Amino acid sequence: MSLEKAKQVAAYRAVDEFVKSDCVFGVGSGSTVVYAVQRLAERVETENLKVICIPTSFQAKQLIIKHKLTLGELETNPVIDVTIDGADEVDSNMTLIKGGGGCLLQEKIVASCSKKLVVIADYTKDSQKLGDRYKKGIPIEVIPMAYIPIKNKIASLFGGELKLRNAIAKAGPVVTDNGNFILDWVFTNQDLDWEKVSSVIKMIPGVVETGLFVKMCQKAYFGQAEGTVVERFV
Ligand SMILES: O=C(CO)[C@H](O)[C@H](O)COP(=O)(O)O
Repeated sequence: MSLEKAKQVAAYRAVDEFVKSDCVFGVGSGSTVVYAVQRLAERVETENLKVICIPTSFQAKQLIIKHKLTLGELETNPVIDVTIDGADEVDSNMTLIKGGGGCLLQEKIVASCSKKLVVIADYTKDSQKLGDRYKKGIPIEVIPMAYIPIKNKIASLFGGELKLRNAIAKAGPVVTDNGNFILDWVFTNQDLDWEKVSSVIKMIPGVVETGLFVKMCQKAYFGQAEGTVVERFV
């Protein structure tokens, strides 16, 4: 079974277990979420569910529009019942690395407004300690003018290496949906207190958000190679 199938089974299971009629639903970003929105659209059609969808990125908004789902926003729906989102890595404490797709800021805002954050992922994202599986580092969204001082400060505080994320089909850096840059922090110490680290990094002027999601996620679904789904919860 392919990795895509593993993403799909996790996404379908999460949507089937968490989405109910008359709910406000946070739509995460990334390739696994595509399957969640597909499943949601099927259920809205067949079961006539009433669901308002709050996007976490430009991509999520486009998915909502494409599937003719009801688009909402935090101004009118500041409380979300459940958000289903992908992750780059989930450790044994349910601490997440997010932002591999560059959408961490809006993802964290929407997650923080959600009664529940549910992660959907394939088996390659399931790890004991952050850094065991995901080697690209922790994404940190920063104001462009400050990227060099921020890079130097994080390296001197916690070690490791920070790389400005470069675009693929554009010369120069990735620019986020919010007009910022992303530094990917390849850390060397896997035993850091991630809650503390995230707060310290956020205090550096120019840092907008970190891709560390600590004590935010209640449940994770990992699609397996053979088509089953492993669940983890707190
Ligand atoms: O955090 C994210 C985007 O900012 C994604 O949820 C994360 O990168 C996982 O994506 P995928 O489902 O494509 O593996």
